[in-house]
Amino acid sequence: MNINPRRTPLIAGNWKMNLDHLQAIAFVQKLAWNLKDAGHDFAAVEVAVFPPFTDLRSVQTLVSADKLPLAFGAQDVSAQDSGAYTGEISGAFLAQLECQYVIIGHSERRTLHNESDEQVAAKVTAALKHNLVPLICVGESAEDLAVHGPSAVPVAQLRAALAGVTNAADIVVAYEPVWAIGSGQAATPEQAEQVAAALRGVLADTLGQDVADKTRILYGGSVKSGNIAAFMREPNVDGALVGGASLDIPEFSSIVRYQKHVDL
Ligand SMILES: O=C(CO)COP(=O)(O)O
Repeated sequence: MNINPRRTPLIAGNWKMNLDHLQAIAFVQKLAWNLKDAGHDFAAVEVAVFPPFTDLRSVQTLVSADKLPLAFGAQDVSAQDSGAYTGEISGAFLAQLECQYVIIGHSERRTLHNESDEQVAAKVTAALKHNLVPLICVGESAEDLAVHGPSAVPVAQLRAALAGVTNAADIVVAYEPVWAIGSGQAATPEQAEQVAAALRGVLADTLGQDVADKTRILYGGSVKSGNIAAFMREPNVDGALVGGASLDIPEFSSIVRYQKHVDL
């Protein structure tokens, strides 16, 4: 079992465009109860949810009022702080809603909204400016995989995303091969480990060995309760960024409690 005292495992649920603010309240309450009833140690494995923007205030109010041991964050952030940017969401506003994390550079932003490496880098800088932990997503397409192998594109994407970062207080990286997202065809743990190790090398080159050693690198792309334990056995994989399965409370709870699947 991969237990690195400097890197608390993180299981994150990216809800994407699902659950309105009322559904979010019920979901978060049930998820917290489910995990508490199962005796989950939230200090041993951190749990974070990433609702749509419209749900964040409701999630914040519930988490705060009930002192739920769940982290939460947004699925994107503007590179700007304020002004004439219709539809954008400022990192300052997310910080006011007590968001701890923000997903940046998800492949659905890169492909569906033509988000460039430069835009991703600017968003990372904005997140850090507002004391949000950027969860930087990188991953190759099926074409990239065929031509360049698994690591080349994620490594280049992470290097570009960190262009404006000097001494990151805390970042998280998520390796999400585009071809594995929503396909039911996850990467192998060996591939995830290969790429995660290469990404940790980029962190060491760019931000120093200390940051590299403490930065959590997640795998995402068709993570399920049946495959999470194998990913978590890999030394450079520190958690998962879960999409579809994060919307099913028993399934997501089982993913969070992956250690029960593993012979410690
Ligand atoms: O995009 C993802 C998480 O950000 C992964 O989605 P799936 O878990 O549905 O493949």
